[in-house]
Amino acid sequence: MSDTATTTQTLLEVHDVTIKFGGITALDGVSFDIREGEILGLIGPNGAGKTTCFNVMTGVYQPTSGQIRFAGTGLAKMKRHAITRLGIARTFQNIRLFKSMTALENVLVGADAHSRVGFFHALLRTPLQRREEAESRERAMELLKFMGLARRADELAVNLSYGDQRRLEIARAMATNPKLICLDEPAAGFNPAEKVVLMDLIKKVRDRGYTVLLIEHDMKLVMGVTDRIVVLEFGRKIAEGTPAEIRDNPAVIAAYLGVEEDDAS
Ligand SMILES: Nc1ncnc2c1ncn2[C@@H]1O[C@H](COP(=O)(O)OP(=O)(O)OP(=O)(O)O)[C@@H](O)[C@H]1O
Repeated sequence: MSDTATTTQTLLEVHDVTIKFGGITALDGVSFDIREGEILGLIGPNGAGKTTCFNVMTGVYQPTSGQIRFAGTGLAKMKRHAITRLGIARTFQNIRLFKSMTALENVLVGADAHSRVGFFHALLRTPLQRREEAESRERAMELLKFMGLARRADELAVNLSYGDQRRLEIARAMATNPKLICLDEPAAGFNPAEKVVLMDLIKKVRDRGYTVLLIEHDMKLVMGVTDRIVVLEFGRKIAEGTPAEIRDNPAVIAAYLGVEEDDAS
């Protein structure tokens, strides 16, 4: 746990957010902050509202009521692309890559999401644009290297292993140059050894200056990698605190850890 997490500024503020889908209240008056430079875990049983939380933060859904502020800016009615440009990136529970593009091209598309103008000017292929393109490629290659994918740069995404595809998604999210990266179960389907490696990588992502919001089901991993944890159950926040506080919280144990006590130790 880093001391800085308690002293740094709020990057994202979720304030009293409720979202209803017909008769279902997926989020019910949820409030929490994400502080700059921390890794915040978002946990809870299946259907608790974790992915919905990502979706309202990234403009996929508008909250029925409540507000979300990012770096001082309200996100109400803001489109997905605008939110990406503001500095929030995400990965998805189900991998969403451009399968027929190479790993490098997938990362370049991520970078493009941040610079639309650059894309159109690139069509003109002026010397300046060629230089910018070279710089983009260099940065994309650096991100692939960071994620351990440099040797896969020219392979089609569809031909990458499952684990490499998951890592490529994170590289693509980083390419949008975000302040906040939201990872939706990035270790889903990984074996225990792969999970440990990925969690180390997520710490390194934070050490590069990104703030990280992490949905992860494996309690042991969440406890090991996060600074703080927010727990949802049936759309409500039932607890918030350090991993140690969450581990000992009776409501959390009843809702979630009780069934996975072995995993939680
Ligand atoms: N677009 C939608 N339309 C209707 N109901 C939805 C929609 N999106 C989410 N829900 C409902 O909202 C609730 C919260 O779902 P959500 O996917 O956010 O949970 P979760 O905590 O991410 O679950 P899991 O761990 O299984 O991924 C569930 O009851 C779900 O069925």
